[in-house]
Amino acid sequence: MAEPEWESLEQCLEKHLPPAELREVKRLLYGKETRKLDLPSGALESAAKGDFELQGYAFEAAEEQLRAPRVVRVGLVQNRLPLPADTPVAKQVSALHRRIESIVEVAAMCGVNIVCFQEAWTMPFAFCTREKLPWTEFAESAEDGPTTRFCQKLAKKHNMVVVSPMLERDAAHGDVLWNTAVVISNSGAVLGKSRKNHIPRVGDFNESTYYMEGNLGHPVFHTQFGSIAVNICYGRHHPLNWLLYSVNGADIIFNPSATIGALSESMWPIEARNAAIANHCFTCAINRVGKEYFPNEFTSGDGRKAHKDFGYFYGSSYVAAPDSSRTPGLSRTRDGLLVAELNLNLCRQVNDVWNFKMTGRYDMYARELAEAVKPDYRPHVVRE
Ligand SMILES: NC(=O)NCCC(=O)O
Repeated sequence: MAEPEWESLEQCLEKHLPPAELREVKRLLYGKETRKLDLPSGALESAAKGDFELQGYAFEAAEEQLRAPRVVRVGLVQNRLPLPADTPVAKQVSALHRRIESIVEVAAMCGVNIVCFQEAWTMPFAFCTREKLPWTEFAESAEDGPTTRFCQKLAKKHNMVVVSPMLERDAAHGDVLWNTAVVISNSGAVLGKSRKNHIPRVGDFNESTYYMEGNLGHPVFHTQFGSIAVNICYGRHHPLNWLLYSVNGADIIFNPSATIGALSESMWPIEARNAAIANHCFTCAINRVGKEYFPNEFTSGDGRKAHKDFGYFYGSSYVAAPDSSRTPGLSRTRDGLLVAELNLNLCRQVNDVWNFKMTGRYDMYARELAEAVKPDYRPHVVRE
């Protein structure tokens, strides 16, 4: 059932499992239990009034003698389109700005230090259509477009780092498009940008019609609240992509996404969680919600009939920690804000126990991969 009838895995487990078994199932599916955050009543009221889900959890770390706890609150925002996809472009962007502004107000009440929105948050996920206008009109300058200026105001007002994944129009390089995340410091300054390194060619995700693979490598942004990186959507299927953000020192890797139930839902709970474990860092997986309908039919090249919708975006945003614990997901059906309190000291603590950075054979992998990508490479296979 890849559609919205089913609210969430968590709700289903709570409903059907006796408490003792539920505890064991959760131990395996979610790791060590995260503490529920006591969020301000004003924030809960505002979320209820604004018709979005608000949940909060904390990951604990052991006390250290020499380092103070490095506690940071992240906010993950998932949302549906407030207006139909065929509404004029400027109206849609403005409605999304207003929606996000109200959710970020609540994030501020909850003490969020770093907020991240979903992939291409200012627009419908129209790449399935392969049409250019009007969808390319949603593209903006990453440095000083209206959405970046809007996020700069939010960042300054709330003393919050803002990660804003959007469709970038790069005027300095021939007006080309990129799938980009802009990182804005809590001072309001644009710290920089990260581009989507892996572009899907699967199902209706026809994004390669619009933009190429990112050319900025794996930047890590040093913020007042920790070192962060952005691995955009389809990059989560690539373990080496996660690894390189971690090699550059990311404590937290955000994964703003747009993906649908029929395609990826069974992979969703595993991939970001595994990346947190493998790289001794926190990961934040964010997905959009709902169904988006487009004016013209499109085909998927799979023999199915032409259709006007992409499928169901199943939300389920969550945060995973290096010790294999994770928060429950937000629902599959509603807009939501997930607040997670992270003690970043946990990253090094788990590193010291499991030693993946020490035992990883990066030099050997680098040598063998350098050979494997050569045109005359012969796979190392031993035969009788
Ligand atoms: N937005 C995007 O890259 N989606 C591709 C499908 C997936 O990665 O689940």
